[in-house]
Amino acid sequence: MPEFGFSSAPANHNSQFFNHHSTTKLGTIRPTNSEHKFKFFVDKKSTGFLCSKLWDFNSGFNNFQFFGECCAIQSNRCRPRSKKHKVSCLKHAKTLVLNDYQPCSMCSGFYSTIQLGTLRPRNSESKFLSGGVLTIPISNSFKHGSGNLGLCEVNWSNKKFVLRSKSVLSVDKVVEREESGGELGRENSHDAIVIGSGIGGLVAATQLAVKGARVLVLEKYVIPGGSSGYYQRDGYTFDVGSSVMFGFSNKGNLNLITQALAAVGCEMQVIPDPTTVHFHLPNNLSIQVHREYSEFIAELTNKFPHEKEGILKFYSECWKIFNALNSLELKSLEEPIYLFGQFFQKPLECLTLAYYLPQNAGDIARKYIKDPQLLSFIDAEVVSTVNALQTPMINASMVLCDRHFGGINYPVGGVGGIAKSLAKGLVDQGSEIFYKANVTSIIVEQGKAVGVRLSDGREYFAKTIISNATRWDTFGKLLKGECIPKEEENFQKLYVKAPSFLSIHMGVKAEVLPPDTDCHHFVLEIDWTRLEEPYGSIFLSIPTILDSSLAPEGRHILHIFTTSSIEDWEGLPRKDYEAKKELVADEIISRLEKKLFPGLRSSIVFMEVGTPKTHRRFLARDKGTYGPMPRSTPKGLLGMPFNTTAIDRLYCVGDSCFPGQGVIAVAFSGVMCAHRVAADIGLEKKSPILDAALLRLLGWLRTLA
Ligand SMILES: NC(=O)c1ccc[n+]([C@@H]2O[C@H](COP(=O)([O-])OP(=O)(O)OC[C@H]3O[C@@H](n4cnc5c(N)ncnc54)[C@H](O)[C@@H]3O)[C@@H](O)[C@H]2O)c1
Ligand SMILES: CC(C)=CCC/C(C)=C/C=C/C(C)=C/C=C/C(C)=C/C=C/C=C(C)/C=C/C=C(C)/C=C/C=C(\C)CCC=C(C)C
Repeated sequence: MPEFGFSSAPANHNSQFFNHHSTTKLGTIRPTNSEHKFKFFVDKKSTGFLCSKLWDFNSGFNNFQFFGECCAIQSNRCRPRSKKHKVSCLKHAKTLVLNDYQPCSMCSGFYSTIQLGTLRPRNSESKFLSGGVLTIPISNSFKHGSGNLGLCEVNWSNKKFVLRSKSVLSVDKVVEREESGGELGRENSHDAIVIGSGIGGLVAATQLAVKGARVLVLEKYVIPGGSSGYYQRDGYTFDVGSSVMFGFSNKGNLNLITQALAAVGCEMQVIPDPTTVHFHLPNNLSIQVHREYSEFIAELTNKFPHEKEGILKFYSECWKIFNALNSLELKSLEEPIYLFGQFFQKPLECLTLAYYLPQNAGDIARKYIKDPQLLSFIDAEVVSTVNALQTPMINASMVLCDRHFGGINYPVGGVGGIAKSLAKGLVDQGSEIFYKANVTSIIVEQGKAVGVRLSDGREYFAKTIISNATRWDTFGKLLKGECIPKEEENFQKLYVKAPSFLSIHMGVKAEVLPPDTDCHHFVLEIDWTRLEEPYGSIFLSIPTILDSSLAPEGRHILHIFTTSSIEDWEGLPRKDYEAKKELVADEIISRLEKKLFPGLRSSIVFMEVGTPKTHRRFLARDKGTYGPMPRSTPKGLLGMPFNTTAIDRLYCVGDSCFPGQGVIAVAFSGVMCAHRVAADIGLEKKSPILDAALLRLLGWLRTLA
């Protein structure tokens, strides 16, 4: 047995690595200036092992450059330090295998290949996106062992070499290294595999883990979060998507984000937003949704005095639903012991919810309100991709009341911290998350989902499989060779993919924002008919109003998005695609300049435009869709599927499940999913007879939608 030893060195101490032939020094782990950064030096003088001189995990396992001659891999925010460091990037190469790697004489014989996995060059020769699997064939003498490398933990065996961050906040990734695409045997299988680490997937995973399940989350990208992830550029921390956080207070039962974090021992500092959204609407109508309900109602009735009574009645009805929801313990509506228990304990509240389940907000608003402009405002207010007539009343009530009950709160450090904390919490519970793990198929045997296969050939098996990919991706792409079940056909009849969106992330000079600018804005300045049209409504968040640490000093972040369809962007030659991005962004900037911030254009110091193609690629969502939207007028939430599917042991979670789009909504779907799965694998009470009856009843109810 070779002799191994890593001193479990804290940051700034040396870590040593020994084998029986000689001593190989793995060098010093030096965290650089933030928790996210550290350097890992490997001493070239050693007799073997890695001949990489430097790994710099600056922005995750994101950006690699390879320096052939000096045997070093360096990620330095994609910027070569000098010309000699620059390597030409294999454009569009799917896998970058550094076969031309020149091992130094000390290293030869130990390995000849370093594979950086799926590397895709970004937009310049010196940039790569994402490292993926780093395969380092290991000398035969290295059989088994483990150790600590400062912020890293290393485990190796014959087949596997795993470098894993000890803290998700330090390094946002787990890198699997295998000699030959090894397979985790079925005897090692998990209780659940979760495909995708969006908030839906992470909440399902963490809730299961705290119930005692062993969970493996497989994420295609290099960090967790999906639409609720983040990225960093030039000193800015940008939220990928979500910036308006519902369910993040310390009050009541509906603060599902707070509860999900607390379940795994995490708490995030939040900053209360005094104005949820500032609406800038046609006819110069400007409405601020104040955190205080009474202030909001005063503002609205001031603008629409003739509708005072209707306003009070409509919002009171929303509160009735919100209060009923808030009184329940939220778990799986597909689990009869819980559901009947709630009916028994809170009959009035449950009947209230059952009554509103098939209703839409627009119809109820029209019972009380006649002014078309006010009705259009309510359409905009429900912040979904459709108008209030197509928005379930239960969902609208959540959005319209939680903003006053718990308020909208922004997490210090950015929205990405939520997913990072959940992922850390998951690992702390003894479960696992692998990044750059692209699931390409769900393995079904005798009608049961039993495992998944990754694009690199690895296979993992578990008692249950939970897909956080959209239902279109799950049933259209991941279940190969399976007929689409009738239930899914029905779902696709009732719901279509909402368009995707165009996003602009900007850094601007702080002076351009007038004092007292609000954090979130909705802009539809000219024509109400453009509300649901592509590029019609503009959503704008300025998170640096609340948390200035997200941008360099004297700068603000503007995160702008508007709906856009992928069809608009497909088939364009690169040059035209880039030109179109510029054109569309330019038009949006002009609108914002005119309406809100004169001089905006000249104050821009950083700008990146994402299109539906960007969202398809990074979020792995079919057509980059924002989520499901009803094909016509739905019967409230009646047609929305829950978490079980027609395939035994396969569950779905996320926004194509009940109750739909929205971060808090997918968090609820995660809670429900974890409860149903836990019952099915024996971690919660279950009654097979009642299960069968309830699932049949729910299936029948969906046919009425
Ligand atoms: N409030 C806002 O401003 C805002 C903005 C954007 C999105 N959102 C919300 O976020 C919600 C989405 O959350 P979600 O949890 O449903 O999903 P998600 O899309 O955020 O996350 C899904 C995750 O699964 C991963 N994935 C997909 N296919 C995979 C595969 N085959 N293998 C491995 N990983 C795979 C993706 O990379 C992604 O990380 C949307 O409903 C939307 O409403 C909100
Ligand atoms: C089952 C049967 C038969 C019966 C029974 C009865 C009962 C008991 C029932 C119950 C129910 C329940 C519990 C339900 C629940 C629900 C929930 C929780 C829901 C939630 C929802 C939420 C939502 C929807 C949310 C959403 C959100 C959103 C969408 C957001 C968005 C945002 C945005 C767009 C942003 C904006 C921005 C700017 C402006 C800048």
